[in-house]
Amino acid sequence: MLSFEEVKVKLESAGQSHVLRFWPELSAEERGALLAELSQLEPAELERHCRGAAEAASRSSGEEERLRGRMEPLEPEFIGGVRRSDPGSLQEWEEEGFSQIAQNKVAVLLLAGGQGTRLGVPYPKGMYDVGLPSGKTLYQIQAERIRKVQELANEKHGSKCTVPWYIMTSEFTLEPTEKFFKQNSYFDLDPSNVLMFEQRMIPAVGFDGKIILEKKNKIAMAPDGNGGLYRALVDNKVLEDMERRGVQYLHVYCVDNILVKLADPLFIGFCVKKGADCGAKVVEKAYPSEPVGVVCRVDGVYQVVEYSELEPEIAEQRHPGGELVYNAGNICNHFFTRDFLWKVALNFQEQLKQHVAIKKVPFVDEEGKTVKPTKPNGIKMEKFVFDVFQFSKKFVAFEVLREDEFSPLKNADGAPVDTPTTVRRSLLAQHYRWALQAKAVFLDEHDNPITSEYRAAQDGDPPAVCEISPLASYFGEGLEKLLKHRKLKSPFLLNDSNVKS
Ligand SMILES: CC(=O)N[C@H]1[C@@H](OP(=O)(O)OP(=O)(O)OC[C@H]2O[C@@H](n3ccc(=O)[nH]c3=O)[C@H](O)[C@@H]2O)O[C@H](CO)[C@@H](O)[C@@H]1O
Repeated sequence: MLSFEEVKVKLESAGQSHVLRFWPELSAEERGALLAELSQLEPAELERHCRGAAEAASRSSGEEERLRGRMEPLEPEFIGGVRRSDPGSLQEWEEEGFSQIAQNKVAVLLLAGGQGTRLGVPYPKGMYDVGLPSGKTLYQIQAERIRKVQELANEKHGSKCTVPWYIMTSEFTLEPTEKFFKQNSYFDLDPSNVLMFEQRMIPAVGFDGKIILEKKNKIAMAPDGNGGLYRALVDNKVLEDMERRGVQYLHVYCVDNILVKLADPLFIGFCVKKGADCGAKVVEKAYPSEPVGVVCRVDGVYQVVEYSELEPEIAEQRHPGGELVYNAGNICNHFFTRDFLWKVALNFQEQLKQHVAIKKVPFVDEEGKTVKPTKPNGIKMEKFVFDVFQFSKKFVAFEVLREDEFSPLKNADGAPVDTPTTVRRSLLAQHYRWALQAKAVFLDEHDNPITSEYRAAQDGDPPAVCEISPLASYFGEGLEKLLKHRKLKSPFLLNDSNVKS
C-alpha cells in the first residue's frame, strides 16, 4: 500500500486531489481503507479514464446517429440454426460437440460480476430462487446441467470427462458467490473444477471528469463491464489454467437465462466444424424495442449493436414480409477458441470500446453525508464482452428457438417481461412439452387426462406443473423410459431420486 504522500502526488498528477478533501476528519481505520483503494489506481490510466469518461459522455447522445447508414443485417445464409439447418448437419454438429466435451476440450465461463440493479436484490443473481417446485436457484440449475452434459458425453464416448466452470465475479459478487457454493457443497461438482476469479473495478466519474466520492473515505467504483473479462483472464491467469487442462473451446454465457444450455454440444460442434474462432447464439427478436443487442455488420465487420445504442427507427425496420430487418437478437452465449482469447488478451484488450452509461451514483455532500441523487449525475464506463467479434478471423452465428433457450431474469415481478414469473413459466412450459413428447399423461384435479393443446411459454402457464431436474434430462432426451404412459398429477417433480427408483 502507498503512503499518504505518494497517493497525494499520484492524485494531483491525475487532477483528482479532491478525493482527499475529508482526510483531516478521517479515523486511522478510514484512512487505511481509502489509501488501500487509491493505491490500486495507476495515475496515467486514471487521468485517461476520467478525461475519456467526461468526453465520451458529452458525445454519447450522438452514438446512435453515428451508426446510421453503416449497419447491415446478417446474411440469412450465414446463420446456422435449429430451424435453418438440415437434421443431418444438426446431428453431426451435436456429435462433434460431445466428442470435444468427452476429450476435456470444452469449458464454460459464467459472467457473474454484474450488480443486477434492475432485479433489485442485494445478492448475486445466480443465487435467486425463481419459485420452482424444487426451490432451485439459477446457480444450482447451471451446475446440474454441467453434471448432466458430462455424463452424456461419458456415456457416448466411454470417457470420464470434466467441463471446468470458470466464474467471473466482481467485488460485489465474489464473496457471496463463494460462500453460497461452499454452503451448497458446490452442487456436487468437484470444487477444483469450479474456478472463481474477479474482474476489475473502475471509478465512476462526474460530468466534470472528477471521480465521485461515495463516502468520505470511499470512491464510487463499478465493475468494468462484462468486457472486463479479457483483462481479468490475464490478471487471473485463466488462459494458463485452460492450457494446463487442455481446454480449447470456451462457452461464455450470462447468469440470468434460466434456459441456458451449458457447453451446448450442438453450438460447440457447429462452431468447431465451421472452423470458427468466435461465435454467437441468437434468437429472433420478439419486438423492436426488446432490450437485446443485435448481431449484425457495421462497416462490413461482424459485431453486436447493443440495444441502448440502436436507433428506434432502425430497430423498427421491417422486410416486406413483416419480419424485422435487425432480427438476430444476442442472447449473450458466445463461443471462443482459447487461441482467439490469447490473441485478444495479448493484442487487443486495451482497444476495446468504452461504452458510456449515465447513472445515478450516490455521492457525498459538503457535510460528508452520502446523498442518493434523484437524477443521473455520473458516468460509468463499461466494456462489452462481444466487442471482440471484430478481431475474429472466422465469426459464426447460430440461431436457436426462444422458447427452448432464452428466458432471462432481468426485472422484479410486476414488470411485464423477464421477471421471476416469466422465467419460471418458460422453464415449466418447456418441461411440460418434454413430458408430453415422452408420452406422459397429465391428470386434472378429477383425475381425467388433460387434453388441451399447449405449445409455448407465450400461451401462459402450462395446464399442469411439471419440473424435470437437469440431472434427469439435459434437453428433453431420455425421458420416454421414465415417463411414457405414466399418469402424472400436478405438481410433478422429476428429480434425481425419481430417476433412480
Ligand atoms: C453487454 C452485453 O453482454 N449485453 C447483453 C446482455 O445485456 P444486459 O443489459 O441484460 O446485460 P447484463 O447487465 O445483465 O449483463 C450480462 C451479464 O454480464 C455480467 N456482467 C455485467 C457487468 C459486469 O461488469 N460484469 C459482468 O460479469 C452480468 O452478471 C450478466 O451475467 O444480455 C442480453 C441478453 O440477455 C443481450 O442481448 C445483450 O446484448
